[in-house]
Amino acid sequence: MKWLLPDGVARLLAARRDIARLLPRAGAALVAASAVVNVLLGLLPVLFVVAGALVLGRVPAAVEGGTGSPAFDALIRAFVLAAASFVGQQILAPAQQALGESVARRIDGRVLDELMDAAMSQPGIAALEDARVVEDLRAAARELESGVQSPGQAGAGLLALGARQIQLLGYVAVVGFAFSWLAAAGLLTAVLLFRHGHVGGLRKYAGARFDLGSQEMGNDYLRNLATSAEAAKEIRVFGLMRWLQDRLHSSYTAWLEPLWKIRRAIYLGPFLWYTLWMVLVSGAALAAIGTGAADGNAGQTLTVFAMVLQAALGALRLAEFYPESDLQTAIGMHAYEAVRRFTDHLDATPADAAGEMRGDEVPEPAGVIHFDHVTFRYPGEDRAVFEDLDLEIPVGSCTALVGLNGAGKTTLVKLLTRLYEPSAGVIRLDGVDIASYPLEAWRAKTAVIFQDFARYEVSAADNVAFGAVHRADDTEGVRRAIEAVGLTGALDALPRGTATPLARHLEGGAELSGGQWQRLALARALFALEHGSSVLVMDEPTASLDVRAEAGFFEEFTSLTRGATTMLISHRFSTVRRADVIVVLDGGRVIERGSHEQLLERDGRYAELFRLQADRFTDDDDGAGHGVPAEVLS
Ligand SMILES: Nc1ncnc2c1ncn2[C@@H]1O[C@H](COP(=O)(O)OP(=O)(O)OP(=O)(O)O)[C@@H](O)[C@H]1O
Repeated sequence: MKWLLPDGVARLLAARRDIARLLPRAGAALVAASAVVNVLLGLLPVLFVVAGALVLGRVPAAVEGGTGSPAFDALIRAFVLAAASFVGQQILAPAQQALGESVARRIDGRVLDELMDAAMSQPGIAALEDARVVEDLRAAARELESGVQSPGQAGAGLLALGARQIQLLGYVAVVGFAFSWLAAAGLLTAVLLFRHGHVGGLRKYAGARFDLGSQEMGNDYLRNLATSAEAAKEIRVFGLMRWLQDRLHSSYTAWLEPLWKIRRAIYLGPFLWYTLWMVLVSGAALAAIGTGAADGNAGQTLTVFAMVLQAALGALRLAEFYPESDLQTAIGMHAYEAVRRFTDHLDATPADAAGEMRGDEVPEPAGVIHFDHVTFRYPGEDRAVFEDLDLEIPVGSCTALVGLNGAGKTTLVKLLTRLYEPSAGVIRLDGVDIASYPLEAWRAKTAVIFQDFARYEVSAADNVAFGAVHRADDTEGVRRAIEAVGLTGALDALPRGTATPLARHLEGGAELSGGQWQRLALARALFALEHGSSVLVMDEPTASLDVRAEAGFFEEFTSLTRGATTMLISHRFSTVRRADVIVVLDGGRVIERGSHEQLLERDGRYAELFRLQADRFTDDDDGAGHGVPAEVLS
C-alpha cells in the first residue's frame, strides 16, 4: 500500500499515526469525550450553513403565509435548527479547549514518566554520558514540562484537526449534493493543496530547525556561560565579556542565517504557486455557483444559492492556518522523537552480563578483588582504556591507585561499581564474577566518593544519609559520620543545623565551601560503611581539603575505615604514600606495584613522580630538599 502513496503523503500519514498512538496514554474516556466534542464541532458549522440557507429560502413563503401558516412553522423549525447549531458551537468551543488541555497534560505526564523510568532503570551510565543524547533528552524534558510544543499538544492538536477536517468534508458534501460534485472536488483540491503548501512548509521548517540542534546547543551553552554564576568570576577577571558577546553574536547569526534561507525557500515560492491555484479554482467554482443561481427558479435557488455559497466560502476559509492544531502536530512530536532516540539508545546499550546468578546477598569479601584480564573501551570509542588489565586488590587493606591524567583510574572505579561492564575479562570477588551477583546487592557493598561527587540540594543530614538511604532514620549514625569528618561545628552554625537545605535558592538554605562539600561526601561514604558497605573507593578525596585536614586525613580514615577494603585514588603523594599497596597505572596496565618504600627503592615511575612532586617543595625552599614537609619525604 505504501508504494501507492507519494512520499510526502506517506510520511504525513506515518507522523499522524505516531501521534494517534500516543492518545491511549490520556485514557479512553477522556479521548472519547474529546473526540465526540470535536466531531460535533466539525458538524455544527455545516449544519448552521444548511439551516441558515433554509431560513433564508423560507422567508418569502412565510411572509406570504403569515404567522401560524405551515410555511411560517417551517421557517421557525429551520431557525431553531440554525440557532441550536450556533449555540452548540459556542458551548462546545471552550469544552474542546479544556478537554484538549487535559489530553495534552495527561499524555505529557505519561511520556515524562516513561522518560524518567527509562533513565532511572538503566543500571549503567553509558547513555547518560553520551553528550548528544543527554542534550536531546534535556530538550525533550523541557518541552514535556512546559507543554508548549509537546507530544501531548500534538495529540490534542490531532483531535482538533479532526474537527476541521470533518467541517471541510461537510462543506464539500453540501456543495456536491446541492450544486455540483465537480465544483466540490475542485474546492476540496484547492483547499488541500493550499494546506499542503502551508503546513508542509511548517513541518519542513521545524525539521530544519531541529537538524540545526547542535548549533542551537552551542547557543544555549554560550547563553548559559554569560548568565551562570559558575563562569561569572572567570569571565570578569579574564575580561572575556567582549569575546563572549562576539561569540554569542556570531553563533546566533550562524544559526539564524540558514534558517532564514530555508524559510524563504520553503514558504515564498510554494505560497505564490498554491495561492495562484487557489484563486483560479475557487474563482471558477464561485463563478459557476453564481451562474447557476442566475439560471434557476427563484425560491429554490435562493436556498441553494445561499447554502452553496456559504459552504464554498466556509470550505475556502479552511485553507488557512489552524491555530489549535497545525503547530502542535508539526512540531510537538520532535520532543517525543528525542525521547524515542534516547530509549533506542538504551536498547542498543549492551545489557548486563547475564551469567548464572548467585542468590541475593554478596558474601563479605575475604581475600581479593581481581581485575582478571580486563579490557575496556567506552561505547563508540576505538581506543581501549584497559587492555588485558590484571590487577589484584587485597581485601581489608588500603590500595592506592596512581597514574597520570587519563590513565584510567576513574574508569576502574566505574567498572568496579558496574556503571560499565568490561568489554572482555572478568572482575572477581574471591574468585566469583561480580556480575553474577544482583546489581543492587553488589552496589550496596560499595561506597564511593567520586571525583565529581554529587552535591544534593537537600538537607546536610540527608546528604549524609543518602550513603545508606534505607537507614536514613539513623540520625545518630548521621551525626557520628558528620563528627568523624570534622563538620559538626560548621553544620551546627547553619540556621537549621544539619536540617538546613544546602542550596541558597531554597528557603532558609545555605551554601557550603568546596572543602566542606568534600567532607560531607566523605561522611556519606562513612555512613554507607556503617550500614553494610565494605568496599570503599575514594577518588581524589583530599583535593579540596585544607593542608591541616589533608595531613590528618589518612590517620583519621585508617582508624574509621579499619577492616574495610579501601581504594584510594590521588595525585597527592602525601596521601598515597601511607597506603598498604600502591599500584601505578600507565597505558591501561599495571606497571608497578608495592609499598611506598618498595617503589622508591625500585626507582621506577612511582619514584620519578614522587620526586617530581617533592621537588616542588624543595625548589621553593633552599634547594637542598630541606623544605620538604616531613610527612612527604620521611
Ligand atoms: N564517558 C567517556 N567516554 C569516552 N571516553 C572517556 C569517558 N570517560 C573517560 N574517558 C576517557 O578514558 C580515559 C581514562 O579516563 P579516566 O577519567 O578514567 O582517567 P583518570 O586516570 O581518572 O584521569 P584523571 O587523573 O585526570 O582523573 C581518558 O582518555 C578519557 O578521555
